[in-house]
Amino acid sequence: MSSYVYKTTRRGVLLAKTVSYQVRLCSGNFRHLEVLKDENNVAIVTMKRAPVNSLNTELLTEISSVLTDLEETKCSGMILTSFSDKVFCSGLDIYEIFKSKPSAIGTSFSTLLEVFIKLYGSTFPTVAAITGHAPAGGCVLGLFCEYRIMVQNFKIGLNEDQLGFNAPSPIVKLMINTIGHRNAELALTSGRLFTTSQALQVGLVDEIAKDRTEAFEKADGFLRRFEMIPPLARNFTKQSMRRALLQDVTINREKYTEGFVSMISLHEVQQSIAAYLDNLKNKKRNAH
Ligand SMILES: CC/C=C\C/C=C\C/C=C\CC/C=C/CC(=O)SCCNC(=O)CCNC(=O)[C@H](O)C(C)(C)COP(=O)(O)OP(=O)(O)OC[C@H]1O[C@@H](n2cnc3c(N)ncnc32)[C@H](O)[C@@H]1OP(=O)(O)O
Repeated sequence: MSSYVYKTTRRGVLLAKTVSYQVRLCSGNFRHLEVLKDENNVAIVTMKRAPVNSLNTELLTEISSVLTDLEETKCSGMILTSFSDKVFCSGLDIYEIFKSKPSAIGTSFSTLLEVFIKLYGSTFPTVAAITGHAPAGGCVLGLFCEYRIMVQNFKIGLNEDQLGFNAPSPIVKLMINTIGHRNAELALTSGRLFTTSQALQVGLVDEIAKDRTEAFEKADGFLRRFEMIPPLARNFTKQSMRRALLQDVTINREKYTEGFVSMISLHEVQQSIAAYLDNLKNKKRNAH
């Protein structure tokens, strides 16, 4: 069933090794992910698409396939993280949605929705160890998890409006569910990126960590909370709280995909993305 190998070890050791990166613990068929499992069947899924973990269809497909495997192997918890100490995930791969054929944009977005359905609706507890910046789709990926621990002094938020397009309605609902209507409206309309401490204040993240090691310790602490809770009861409660959004996205996946593709393909939006990319390049040039 699994096409890749999990390294089994004590969780403490596993976390320590993962944090220090002295040892490569897992081999497998993934290009952009590393998946480790400990003896308690907790998985650490590390995105490693350098330089900034931008979400192209390939990375999204790999995440989706890991999630299927974790369900099938009755995983007892998952920590989602990044190889980088600077960027958790930079959002959708802008180059993949810029000037691409509508079918390619549609595939990418539809795969993101597939990841949402599997991650947001997973039977096992999920926590994001956000070790760096998490703009746009990076924030979205964190929001799909149940709990977010973020390393200090980075930025997180839904800045889609800055790129010239709006966040689709399920994302708006997810943001409202997380930080409340007022905060969500103010944040989304301005495409606001929050610092780690601002994010904690509004509830966009649940805990702050001083570094990667502490983020992992806290993530582990979150998962340990459920050791004494019957998984079936926990899962029923989780599903009942998430059902409305899950059903909406499952039923309307095609409609949301078509809407996203039409919006991204608009000439004005492509112009905004081009300007945004120029800005990004200028920022980099000026920094050197
Ligand atoms: C309930 C929900 C249900 C259903 C809905 C489901 C889905 C939701 C649908 C939609 C919502 C999600 C949509 C999201 C849209 C997006 O995500 S668009 C992407 C937006 N991303 C950004 O705005 C981030 C842009 N990047 C940055 O700000 C910085 O790069 C970053 C802070 C991440 C890192 O800064 P730094 O370390 O200084 O690195 P550089 O800026 O120098 O970048 C390094 C190279 O990486 C390239 N790059 C950066 N970001 C991206 C990206 N997103 N895609 C592709 N490439 C990227 C950058 O160009 C540099 O490349 P170079 O070295 O110049 O070749």
